[in-house]
Amino acid sequence: MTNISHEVQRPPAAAAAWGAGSGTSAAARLRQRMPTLDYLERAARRRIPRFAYDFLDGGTGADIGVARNRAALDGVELVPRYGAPGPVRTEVELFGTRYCAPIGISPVGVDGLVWPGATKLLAKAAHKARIPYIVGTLAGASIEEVAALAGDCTWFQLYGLPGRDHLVTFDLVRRAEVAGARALVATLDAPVRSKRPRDLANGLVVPFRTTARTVGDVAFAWPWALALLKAGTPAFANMAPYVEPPATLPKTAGFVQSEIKGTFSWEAVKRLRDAWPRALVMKGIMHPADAEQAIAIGVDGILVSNHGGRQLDAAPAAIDVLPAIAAVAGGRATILFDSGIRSGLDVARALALGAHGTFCGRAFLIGLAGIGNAGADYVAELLTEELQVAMGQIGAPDLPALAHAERRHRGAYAFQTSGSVS
Ligand SMILES: Cc1cc2nc3c(=O)[nH]c(=O)nc-3n(C[C@H](O)[C@H](O)[C@H](O)COP(=O)(O)O)c2cc1C
Repeated sequence: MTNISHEVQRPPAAAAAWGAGSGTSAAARLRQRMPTLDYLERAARRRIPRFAYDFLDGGTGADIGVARNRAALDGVELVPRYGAPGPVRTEVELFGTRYCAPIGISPVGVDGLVWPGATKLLAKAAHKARIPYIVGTLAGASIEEVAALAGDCTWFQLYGLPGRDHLVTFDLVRRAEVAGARALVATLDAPVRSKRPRDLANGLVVPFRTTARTVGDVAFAWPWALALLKAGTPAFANMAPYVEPPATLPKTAGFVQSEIKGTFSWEAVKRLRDAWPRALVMKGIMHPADAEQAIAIGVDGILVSNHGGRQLDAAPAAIDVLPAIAAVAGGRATILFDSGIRSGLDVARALALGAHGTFCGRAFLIGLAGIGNAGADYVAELLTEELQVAMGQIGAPDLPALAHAERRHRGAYAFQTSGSVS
C-alpha cells in the first residue's frame, strides 16, 4: 500500500460549525443550493442520461423494496434528550482502523456509468473524509489503483467467480491482500441474476443496445458527456488480467457475464476465511440464522443489507431485520448496515438499532451525478453534519451513547427461527 497518513483527521471545519450553510462562501452557497440528498438527487436526474439514472435509482421488480427501505427508515423514531455537555464525536474504530465517521461507501458495480471516473473520485473522497470505501469487484478502477488513493480506507468487495475451482476469486483475494485492503467483503445476496426492468427497457444489457433515445439522452446530459470524454468509457478494471489483451470493454463485459456467478456457498465462505488474514465481512445477510452460520465460520463482520432493494422485491426492509441480527450476533461480530440511507439521521437510526457502522451505495454517486467531481466529498460532509445534528438532538455525545438512544421501531421483524443454523 502507498504511504498515506493514518492519523485521524477531523472532517472539514464547516462540518463542526454552527449552521454550516450560513454565510456567502462557495461552501455555504453549495449547502444552500443542495441542502440534502433529495436536492442532489433532483440535480442528478437532470444531469445524467436516463439509462444511467435508472441504473442507479432502480431496484428489482416494481421497485417496491426500494420504497420499503425508505418507508421503514422513516418509521424509526428517536426520542430527543437535552442537557448533554459538549460537542459530539463521530469517530469510530472498525476492525482496528479508526475512521472519522461511521459512514462508508458501499460497492456499486459499473459506477462509471453513473458518473464517468467515479471509482477514483470515491477513493479520493474516502481518503479525504477518512471513511471506509468498499471498492467493488466490478468497479471502474482496480483494487491496486484504489488502494493507492484511499490507503487504509480501502476495503474490497468480492463476487464469486466459481470457474476453475474459484481460481480468479482467490487471485482477487490475493490482490486485495497485497494492495492492503483492510477488510474483504464477500457478497452473499446475488445467488442468481435479479431482474431489473428499467435496465432491460433501456437496453442496458450485454452487449449494450444503443437506440435513438440513448443517443438523445447523452446529448442532453452534457455534464455527463464531458465527464465521459475526460475519464473514458467505463471498464471492469479488476478483470483486465483475466482476459486476452487488449482488455476492451466488450471483452471484459463478456468475461463478467460468463464467469461471475455472484454468491458463495458456506463451504466457499470457509475457504475465504482460511485464505484471508484480515477482517472478513459477509454482505447481504438478512436472516439471523444466516448471521449465526457466518459467525460460526469465523467471519468478523455482518453487513445487513438487501442490496438497496435490487435483489428480491418482497424482501423486508434491511432496517427492519437489523435489530434481530444484532441481537443474535451479541457482540461476536461487527454489525454493519446499508440499504436506504439518504441522510445522517438515517445513519443515526441504524446506529441506534444495533449497527456499529453504516454504508451508502447510491448516496455518494448521487453526489457525483448531482454536482460533478466534488460530489462525493460533499456527500461525506453532508451526512456527517446531519449525523452530528441528530446526535446533538438525541443528547448522544458519541456513538456508544447513540447506541442507547431511546427509540421506537414498530417495523422490527420478530423471526420464528431466530439464530438456528439450518
Ligand atoms: C447501481 C448499483 C450497483 C451495485 N453494485 C453492487 C456490486 O457490484 N456489488 C455489491 O455487493 N453490491 C452492489 N450494489 C449494492 C450496494 O453495495 C448497496 O448494498 C446498496 O446500494 C445499498 O443501498 P443504498 O443504495 O440505498 O445505499 C449496487 C447497488 C447499486 C444501486
